[in-house]
Parts: sequence; structure tokens; C-alpha cells
Amino acid sequence: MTDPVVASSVEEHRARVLAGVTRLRRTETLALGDALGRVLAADVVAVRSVPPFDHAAMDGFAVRAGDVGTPPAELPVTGVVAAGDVAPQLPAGAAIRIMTGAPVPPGADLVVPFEWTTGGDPVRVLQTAPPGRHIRRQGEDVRAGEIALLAGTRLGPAQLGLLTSVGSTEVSACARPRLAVVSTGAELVEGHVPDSNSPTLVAAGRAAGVEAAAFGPVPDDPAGFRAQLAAVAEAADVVVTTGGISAGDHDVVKAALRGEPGFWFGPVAMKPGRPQGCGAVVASDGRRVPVVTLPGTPIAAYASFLLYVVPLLHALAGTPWRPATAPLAADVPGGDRTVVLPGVLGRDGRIRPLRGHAGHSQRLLAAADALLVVPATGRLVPEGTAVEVLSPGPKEDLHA
Ligand SMILES: Nc1nc2c(c(=O)[nH]1)N[C@H]1C(S)=C(S)[C@@H](COP(=O)(O)OP(=O)(O)OC[C@H]3O[C@@H](n4cnc5c(N)ncnc54)[C@H](O)[C@@H]3O)O[C@H]1N2
Ligand code: MOO
Repeated sequence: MTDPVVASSVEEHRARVLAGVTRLRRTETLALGDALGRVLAADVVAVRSVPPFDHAAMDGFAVRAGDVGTPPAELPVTGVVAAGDVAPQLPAGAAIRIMTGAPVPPGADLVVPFEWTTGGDPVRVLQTAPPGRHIRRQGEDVRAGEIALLAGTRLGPAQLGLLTSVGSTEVSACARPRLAVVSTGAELVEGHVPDSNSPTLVAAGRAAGVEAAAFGPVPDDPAGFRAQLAAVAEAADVVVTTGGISAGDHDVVKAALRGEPGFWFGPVAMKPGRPQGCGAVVASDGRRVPVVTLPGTPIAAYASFLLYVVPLLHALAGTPWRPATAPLAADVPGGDRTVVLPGVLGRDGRIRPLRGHAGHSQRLLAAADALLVVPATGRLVPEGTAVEVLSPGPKEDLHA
């Protein structure tokens, strides 16, 4: 029997899942040490300048450029200044030994590296340069009072360093999305089948950088499921369910939500993961909490999570998301629907489907580096074609 329902494409379903989703507005204050991977909720104004004071960029002698204008020039050495010292005044016609990072003595406007001198005292300066050379000026990188980083910036190692240098000790960060995973199925509740979707999807959420917790499995009872969904949505920013959405007699998720306004259930032209659904519930505080209902079959659930939920998590976090791609290492047949295959990445960055793909093998999935998305071209997809590659992180991770 042919299916009377026209299947959506993967792209159509991705757009459907993302429709109406906006960045979370919750913020929290974090110590800088806890802020890796987080997104700034507000501009950061520099408290301190970078560099904090004029300092030497080379080991050498601090001098007045005018005193060494026509080298060679011989100058008495009146002192030495190292990083951490208070700079002594430079008398006219003299030099002060200076170490990299040391404050420039008042009066000096040039640091002559040791290599341009004979060293010793008096020092003979053999080569010169215009005033300012080998001096890093206070605030030349960032001036106190100016914006060091803009709201929306993601904090990686370099940003944490900059914030430390400008005197920040804590930041206002966007809250991390909270992902709730609700698995369904009487066979899970009764222990006949281990609930492998919950740990996989919680881990995938965490690998993508969000807070994630499992709240299933819940039994095949629509009223009970609805109550659990409502309870979970109170403390979640997105709820992902697994199972119960195909055409069976006990498909609890579909039975519970099919009639709810804004929910969609239907086929997507992909394999695995043909049955899909999505919608939203409204929490008691008025928040719209997106719900993505994934198929129960473990590979279908995982592939669908990476295709649809990871971009949704980015949208909630306010971080950019774009599909990762890699060139195919071999020809792959393209059919009438998108196929998601476990793949291995070569050192050359090309991806190859694992041999012996058996449709639903969790063993093969566990042997894969990533999933590769074969487009529904209806003909051979040649080696070298860039295809979408799915993994929860770290390339596409949104928060540490
Ligand atoms: N008549 C039809 N039957 C099915 C269709 C269809 O279009 N017409 N689609 C098939 C496809 S494709 C898939 S995928 C599955 C999806 O079904 P559900 O989302 O309703 O999932 P369940 O029936 O609840 O479970 C499917 C399978 O996966 C196992 N499972 C479920 N949850 C977990 C879990 N958390 N951990 C481990 N394993 C899980 C479950 O025991 C079943 O074996 O529907 C086809 N049928
Ligand atoms: O699409 Mo289902 O995912 O074959 O198992």
C-alpha cells in the first residue's frame, strides 16, 4: 500500500522544528573560571587597560632616543628595572638596563635591545630607532572604559584571557538550555529492553554543551505521559521524547499529542528516522517549551537528535549553527530519501560509510566517528561530494 501522506524533506522538518524558537533570555553571573564555552549576556567594559602600563617589549636599555640619535653613543647605566619593579627616573644622557615587561622609566622613550649594544657600563649603543620602538604603551590593546567583548560572544580560552587582563572576575552569561529526555515504551518500563536512548541523548546533549537529564521511561498511557510532559516542561527549555510515534496500537506520544494545537506528526523522507513529530507546550510561567518527538529505534533517535535537536539547542543558546560537512571517501548510492549512515573519518578529513551497515546496528553506530548524511539525489553520490556530517560536538558544541 502506498503512503497517502507526502513525506517532508529533512530540511523541511529542520525548519519546522526551529520555527518560533528564540534565544533564551535567562542569564546568570559566573566566576570567570566557570565560564568556558558560555555566551556573554552583556557587553564587558574594561576595568583595566591592556597593557596596564608602558612596558619594555625587549630586554635591553631604556634611553632617550635623542641621546642616541647618531650612534655609536656611550651612556652611563644608572640602574636596572625588571618586571614587577617600580621604574626609576631616567636621568638625561643616561641608560637604564631594562627587562621585558618592566615599566618604562619616566624620561625614556626608546628601548635599545642588548643586541644593538656592547652591554656593560658605560654602554655603547651601536644602532638606534625612532622613539617608541620596543615599548608597549598602556592601553594600546584595550583602554580602560572601552568595551572589551560584546554581548553574544562565546567565551573560549582567548576570551577568558582577555577578560582576566581587563580586570573581570565574573561575567553575566546566557543560561544554558536545559534539555529533558523522556523515553517511552512499556517494554522499557518493564525492563524487557534497556532504555539506551536516554543515556545516549543525555550524553549527546551534554556533548553539545547543554544541561541534560532523563525523565523516562514513561509507560504507554497518554494521560500519564501528558502529565509527565507538563511536569518536565516546568524545568526544561526543550523536551525530547523517544518512541511512540509510528503507527502502532500503543504509540503513546502520538496518541497524547496528535490533537494538541501546534503539534505535527508525519513522515520525513529519511532512513532511519522516518516517523517524526514536533510541537511545543506552554509552561505555567508562560514559556513556550519546544517538544521534539523522536522515533524510538536507537539509531533513528540518535540521527534525528543530531539532525533536528542540536540546531534547536543552538537556537535556544543563541549560538550560530551550520551543518558540518566532509567530502565522501567513496561513491555512495543516493536514493529517494535521505540516508544517514555510520561513517569513519580518514586522516584526510574524508568520510566513508562503515562496511556492513545493517540499518539499525547499534554496534556499527558505536564503531563510527560520525554519521554521514547521504542526500536523496536518486543517483550515485560521487566520491569527493561534500556531505553533511553529524556529531554532537566538539566542532559544533555550543557550551563547554
Ligand atoms: N506500520 C508502521 N510501522 C512502523 C513505521 C511505519 O511507518 N508504519 N515506522 C517504522 C519506523 S521507520 C520506526 S523508526 C519505528 C518508530 O517507532 P516509534 O517511534 O513508535 O518507536 P517504538 O515503536 O516505541 O520503538 C521502536 C523500537 O525501538 C525500541 N526502543 C524504543 N525506545 C527505546 C529506548 N529508549 N531504548 C532502546 N530501545 C528503544 C523499541 O523497543 C522498538 O524495538 O516504527 C516503525 N514501525
Ligand atoms: O526509520 Mo525507522 O528509523 O527505520 O527505524
